[in-house]
Amino acid sequence: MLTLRSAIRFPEFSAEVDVTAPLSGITGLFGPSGHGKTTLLRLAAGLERGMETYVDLNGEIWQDDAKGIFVPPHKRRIGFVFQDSRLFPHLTAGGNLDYAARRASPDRLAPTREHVVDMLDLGPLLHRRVQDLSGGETQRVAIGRALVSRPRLLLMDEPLSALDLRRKMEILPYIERLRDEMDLPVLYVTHSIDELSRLADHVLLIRDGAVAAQGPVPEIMQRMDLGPMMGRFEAGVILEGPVVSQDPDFAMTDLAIGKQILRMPNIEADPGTVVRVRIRARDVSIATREPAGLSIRNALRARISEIFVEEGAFAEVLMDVDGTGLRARITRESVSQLELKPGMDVYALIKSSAVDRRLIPGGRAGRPGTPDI
Ligand SMILES: Nc1ncnc2c1ncn2[C@@H]1O[C@H](COP(=O)(O)OP(=O)(O)OP(=O)(O)O)[C@@H](O)[C@H]1O
Repeated sequence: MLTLRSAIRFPEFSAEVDVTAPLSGITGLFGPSGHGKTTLLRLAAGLERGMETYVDLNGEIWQDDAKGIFVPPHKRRIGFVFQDSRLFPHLTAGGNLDYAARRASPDRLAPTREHVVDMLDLGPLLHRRVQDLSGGETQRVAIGRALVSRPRLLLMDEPLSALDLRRKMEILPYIERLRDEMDLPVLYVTHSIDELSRLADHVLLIRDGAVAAQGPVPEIMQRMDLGPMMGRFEAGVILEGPVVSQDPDFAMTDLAIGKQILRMPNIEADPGTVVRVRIRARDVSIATREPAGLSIRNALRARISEIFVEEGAFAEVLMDVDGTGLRARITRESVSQLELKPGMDVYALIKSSAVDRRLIPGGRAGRPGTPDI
């Protein structure tokens, strides 16, 4: 566990921070701009002083301003990856790694430089000058450099936000590998629900410098009350289920969601592999009777658990599909005309093409280089 308490006092921003984050896998820090996410990372790293701060990692106190305890940043053994890589421009990619390796924690044996180079496919880049690397390659080297220093905690502050979509897609599988192969807790700041749903195990929703909610990603994404924070248009849920079968003729894959089947474009995963998919509320519609003659492949039996009527034209309907929550964003007019009510049995219609195809086989990543399906 990482415990962090502080009284942030900037001229234009103040907040009482009291955060306890689990230290396993990737913990996403998600929230609107200017609400203190970066400041939380800086507090953890020891880069902010004099704000009545208390930080401990698994009971080891790094900072307790009340008692005058302060472990300096370099002794905390933290790796930092920023939005801009901050690589040393006068060194090659390999030179940047060597620099970090020389400062690696002597009391930690892993990961080795070779492991990092292999995991991030850095071999072909090692002799290249930093300025000759693409944006995605630069970030891969920056991640490598942070890992080679053998940190106990990795802080990533919007590491992909400066990249275009294609480069983001190239680098995401590497971050998934990092999560799966390294026994290293990561705090990951992002504005992107895509990144959150694909990478994070746990999420802290940050609002006004404080944790407005936290929990496993699928659970938080189902919570209707958090809709405004997650962004209505982006609202959705994460479903997890095993691959049941593949249909190579039509390039489709069947996933089990409870006792039902979700049919989606082909995922390269063996039957039994648990995968995670994101379904946006705006891609789900509702029928009160079992539909026929529709091109939509997925009509899951569902029971309405909650209807949240917004101002304006829309409403959000939360449904239960065999114990899993699913959200639909439909018009208020539809709610009224179909006389939708909590407790009602309906069919949730999901277009196969709408199922977010960036997913995590086994709740875990595929190998980098696998096409983005
Ligand atoms: N050193 C500083 N001095 C004064 N104000 C600061 C300082 N650092 C941050 N702030 C202010 O504190 C607030 C929170 O900033 P912070 O960068 O932590 O937010 P954020 O949630 O990470 O934002 P974004 O998502 O846009 O990066 C902002 O209003 C910012 O201007």
